[in-house]
Amino acid sequence: MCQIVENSEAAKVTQEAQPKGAQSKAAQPKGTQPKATQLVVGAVVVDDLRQPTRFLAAQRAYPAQLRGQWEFPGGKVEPGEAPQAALARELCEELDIVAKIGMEVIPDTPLSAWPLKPGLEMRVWLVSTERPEISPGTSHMQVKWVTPVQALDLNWLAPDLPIVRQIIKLMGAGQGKCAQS
Ligand SMILES: Nc1nc2c([nH]c(=O)n2[C@H]2C[C@H](O)[C@@H](COP(=O)(O)OP(=O)(O)OP(=O)(O)O)O2)c(=O)[nH]1
Repeated sequence: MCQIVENSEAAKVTQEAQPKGAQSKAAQPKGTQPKATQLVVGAVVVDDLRQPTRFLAAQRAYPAQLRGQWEFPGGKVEPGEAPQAALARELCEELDIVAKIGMEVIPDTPLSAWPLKPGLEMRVWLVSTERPEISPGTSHMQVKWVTPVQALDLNWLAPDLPIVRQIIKLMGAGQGKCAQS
């Protein structure tokens, strides 16, 4: 059973990030306000936070239309939940790992999150874990450590492709378009 570890830097960002990304549960009369964007958080679990050479790709088990495609482990932020807390929770639930959260991987565009589809966007962080042997659990058919070249051979969820390219750029350059947590 994993547990959630928060370092002070992560906690700092968590506090800052909450108003930006988390959904508000404030009751609003139906039809009077635009629908809030649902935030998804994803993890690029890397072999080394400072000098990543490989990262973890996860093959979705469900729903049927997404089954077999590759993604970053993670999931939806719950109402009132801080994004990084949500990420740690999802990694604990899905992969039974304790996450050490590093830099955020952000788009080159002015967008603050990666668009997935209308009403859905994702924030992504580099993450490390003490335990490299990671089992897929029930959310994923399999997980595997990939180099940038190997990552390009996988059938990723379409919205993830720009994120994969950004990570590959980051790995190639030894630094990238990241925001310090
Ligand atoms: N986790 C994850 N979801 C992604 C990625 N790329 C992408 O388009 N998505 C989409 C798929 C889903 O429509 C949505 C995330 O849903 P999810 O099923 O992972 O969320 P969850 O674990 O909280 O599950 P649930 O409570 O809705 O069942 O975002 C990705 O890399 N990781």
